[in-house]
Amino acid sequence: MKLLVTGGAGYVGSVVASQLVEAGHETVVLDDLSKGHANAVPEGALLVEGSLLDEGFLRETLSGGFDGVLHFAALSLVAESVEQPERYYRNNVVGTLNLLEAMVETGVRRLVFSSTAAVYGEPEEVPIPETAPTRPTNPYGSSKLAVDGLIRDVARARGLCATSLRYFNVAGASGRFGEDHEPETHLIPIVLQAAAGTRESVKIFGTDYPTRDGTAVRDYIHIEDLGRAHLLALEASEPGEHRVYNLGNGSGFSVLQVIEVARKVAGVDIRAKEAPRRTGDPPELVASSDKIKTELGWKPEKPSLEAMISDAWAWMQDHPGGYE
Ligand SMILES: NC(=O)c1ccc[n+]([C@@H]2O[C@H](COP(=O)([O-])OP(=O)(O)OC[C@H]3O[C@@H](n4cnc5c(N)ncnc54)[C@H](O)[C@@H]3O)[C@@H](O)[C@H]2O)c1
Ligand SMILES: O=c1ccn([C@@H]2O[C@H](COP(=O)(O)OP(=O)(O)O[C@H]3O[C@H](CO)[C@@H](O)[C@H](O)[C@H]3O)[C@@H](O)[C@H]2O)c(=O)[nH]1
Repeated sequence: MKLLVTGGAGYVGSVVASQLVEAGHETVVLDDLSKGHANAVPEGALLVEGSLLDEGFLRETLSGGFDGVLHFAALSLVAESVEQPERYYRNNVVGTLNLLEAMVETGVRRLVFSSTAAVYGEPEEVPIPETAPTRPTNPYGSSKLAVDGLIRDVARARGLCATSLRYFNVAGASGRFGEDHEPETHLIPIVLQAAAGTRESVKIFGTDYPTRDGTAVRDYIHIEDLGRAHLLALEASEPGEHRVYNLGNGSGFSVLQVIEVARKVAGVDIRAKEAPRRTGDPPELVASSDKIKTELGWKPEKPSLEAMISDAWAWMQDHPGGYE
């Protein structure tokens, strides 16, 4: 297939773009490089630089006879979304509306979208099924939930074949592709920066949660396992249909457990300091991924937290300056 990967210069998009190239698909990356890195675009994929907010550019890019779009491009920092909600809705919601309109105009039918566990907010039950109530606790999650609804409605009206994948916490690295965010807010890279000595210590946000050790619990999924789900999702849905799948391992690890495993993997001590809870953080987010397992035959091949942290650590050792 000929596929457009929006946000393919970012962490998840670059890994999926490389998996698509490897599977023999003609792959074009669209990215404005606001957060991503030109040299994270895999060999064999073409980079076109521009924004989802530029409608003319989108139409022109999509008019090249594409079979589908994998849509990763978004702003995704929770705290920033609280400070700048307008910017998040514009980039994530208006950007996706532009993309959908350009797809309809140019006859592109298939779409896979990066949704998030953040649409569920504070869950009533864990593991969280797709049928759980959606009550996001921050503008980032609200913008992603709005996009899920937008895609559902446009798919139905225009006969698109669409899937939203709701990722839980993505972790690890894959070959020459890894996580290089500025600023970095994700727990595992922060813990590993503390192990590498590029950060003095890691703050533990909240030690009084109602969890096994008082720290927050998350479901970490290896980026290669997450990536493979996109290739399955691409061909799953029928015209007019919008499918939604959660993607996680189904087991939760606390912040303290992550730090402990990272100490073991890196073989050094990691300084950790207790800090207040981060606003909007739920105590526990663990996925039920039964639906994608049953319907698409997906299953995680690298479920161990140690494997994820080892891969992230190896990537960091090989790329001390990230992609620069
Ligand atoms: N990393 C996670 O743990 C996680 C979890 C749940 C959901 N997600 C979602 O997955 C997707 C990818 O996440 P990531 O961690 O790779 O993020 P990332 O920031 O590394 O990648 C996003 C890419 O999109 C590009 N981009 C942003 N706005 C754009 C625009 N208007 N036009 C063109 N390009 C634009 C950025 O330059 C960047 O390269 C996002 O949609 C995110 O919300 C990520
Ligand atoms: O320096 C840090 C960073 C994080 N945490 C904690 O570690 C956990 C994981 O945090 P983080 O890695 O930032 O991930 P989440 O906040 O769980 O959010 C991620 O996972 C969500 C889905 O679960 C996605 O929607 C988001 O885009 C993605 O950032 C949370 O309890 C944080 O409070 C710390 O204690 N110290």
